[in-house]
Amino acid sequence: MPMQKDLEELVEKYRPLTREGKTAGYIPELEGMNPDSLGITVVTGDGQVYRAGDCLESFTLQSISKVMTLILALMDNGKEAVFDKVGMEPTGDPFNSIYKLEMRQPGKPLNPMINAGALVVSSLIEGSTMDRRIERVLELVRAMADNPDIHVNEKVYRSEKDTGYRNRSLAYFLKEFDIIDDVEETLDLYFRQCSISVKCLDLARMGLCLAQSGQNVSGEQVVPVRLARVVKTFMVTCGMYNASGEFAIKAGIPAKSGVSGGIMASVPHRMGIGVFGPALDEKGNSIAGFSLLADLSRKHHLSIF
Ligand SMILES: NC(=O)CC[C@H](N)C(=O)O
Repeated sequence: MPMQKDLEELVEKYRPLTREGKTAGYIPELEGMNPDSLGITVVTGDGQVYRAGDCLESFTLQSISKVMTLILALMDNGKEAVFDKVGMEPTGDPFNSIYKLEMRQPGKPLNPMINAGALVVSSLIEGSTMDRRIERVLELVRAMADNPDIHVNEKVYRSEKDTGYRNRSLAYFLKEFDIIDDVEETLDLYFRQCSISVKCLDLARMGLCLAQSGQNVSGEQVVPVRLARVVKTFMVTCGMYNASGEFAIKAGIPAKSGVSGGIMASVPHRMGIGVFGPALDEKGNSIAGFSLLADLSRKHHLSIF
């Protein structure tokens, strides 16, 4: 089946679905994105690139950054120290829920893909200054995407820093339980990592890097093999928030979404996929991106199951 033609048809098929979603209203800079946008880029292991729709637009990583910070935290501290502070289980709750923290079930965030868990992970990233710490996250993102021109979008960062009330509450809960230490610094790093600006091609290449067990498109081993496996597993169980089970059944591809409407998908040994569609469903996933990926997976037999 010709990939290029399929991608073009799928973008046209699912673009009307964008009208049933909404951009992320709680971050002012994201609310203003064009809700009709929908784009996709696929990069295969043998170097083919296919694109369709609005794939040249820039957008921020948001929760997709949780994958990269988890890799770094594991590289810096090892599995035991990281998973002593954050669990490995899906929650079934929204990504920004405070409920299980308040109920102290089990007293530490359930996994690194929800906001509470990602805050813990960010607090574990090493570096003598804030600039050095965010630079290390950027270096990993650039290496995985093989693109040295990736930067933080300062406007989105400011916007989220000024309004991130829920994240601030989560961070103070974690501080009360001694799971993180410096609240404001942790939040600052978290808001910056969420504001890293990319395009669909970058997401596709990062997805391919994980699909190739940590090797980027230039063949460099930029993520240790065992950590590529760990994060792909989290992408399956928790990558699409509390729709991860449904996505596993409908698409069956390790994937991570963000509230900017990006989805990074990784088809082991075959391809990386980057999707952008900022109109979100009620769980915070790109409404059209979700269905488009499920359809593409059916057509091209991409499910890992
Ligand atoms: N799901 C997301 O993409 C959430 C990221 C966003 N920056 C937040 O913390 O709310």
